[in-house]
Amino acid sequence: MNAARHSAETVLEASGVTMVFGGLTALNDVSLSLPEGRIVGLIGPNGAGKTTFFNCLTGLYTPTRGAVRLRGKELPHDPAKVTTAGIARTFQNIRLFPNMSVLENVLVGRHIRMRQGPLASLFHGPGFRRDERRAREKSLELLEFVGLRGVEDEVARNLPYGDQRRLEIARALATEPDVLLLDEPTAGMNPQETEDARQLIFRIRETGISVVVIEHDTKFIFSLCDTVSVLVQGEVLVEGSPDVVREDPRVIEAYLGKPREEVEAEVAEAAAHHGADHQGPAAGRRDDA
Ligand SMILES: Nc1ncnc2c1ncn2[C@@H]1O[C@H](COP(=O)(O)OP(=O)(O)OP(=O)(O)O)[C@@H](O)[C@H]1O
Repeated sequence: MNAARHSAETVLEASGVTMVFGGLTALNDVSLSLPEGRIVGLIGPNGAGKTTFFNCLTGLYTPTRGAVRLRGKELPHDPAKVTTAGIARTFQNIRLFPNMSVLENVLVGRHIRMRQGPLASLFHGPGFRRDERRAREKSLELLEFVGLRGVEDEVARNLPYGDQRRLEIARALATEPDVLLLDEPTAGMNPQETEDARQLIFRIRETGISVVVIEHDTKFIFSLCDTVSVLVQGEVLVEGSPDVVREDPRVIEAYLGKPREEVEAEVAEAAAHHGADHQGPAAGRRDDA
């Protein structure tokens, strides 16, 4: 993994990313800047364009307009080359090799950093064996790091759901990224697993890796991220520190589909009714008694 570096430098920069599918503009002029060693959150309602944005960052989609740069260098529209350049990701729907062992899943990620070419592996020369041994050691270290040491020989599909998510992170880390993109890393997790995931992401940042996280769980995002961008209908609505974003009335409106004042009035009204309801049945029961 990378040593921690100066935190002010921008490591990943997306500028003016627009993605049009047929008649649908999924992203419109979206820009995002990820400073080195920071965690940036990307939130927004369903269909806002979050995963499409990740797909543009990782070369899976070629944006209709705009560019993505890693340390100032424009990234190719080729997922394998983007991974080699230093961006790793996990997916909303876990994409492990279910019938391979836990260790083998991590080794797959490690493969892109192995120096020996296919001929060496054919002849299993000393260079190949040395590389294999290092890859195995490194993968076991990563399993230790994510808290999965001891289950390396299990078949991946037999792991509990939360552990499968951690394994996906270990595989992504095996590619030695500068930037890690996590698409809903806590989906389906219980509160303890969610807290463990939060701590794991903090530890990943401590190693110098910069992180972008998509999540629906805003409580998780606000307690994790250095800055948060809110995407609504393919556009960045608000960006800033968690405190600023959390309090922005436009964010509340975007999430609940109504102005903040209306939401507050409804909450007050519901509370008043709740009080009245409490009195009603209780009085009724007294009458019945
Ligand atoms: N390959 C595609 N072809 C056509 N439309 C697409 C494609 N991928 C995404 N879209 C559309 O783009 C819009 C944004 O979808 P996207 O999955 O990026 O949203 P999201 O914010 O990740 O949503 P969710 O939170 O539900 O995962 C949606 O209207 C979706 O239907």
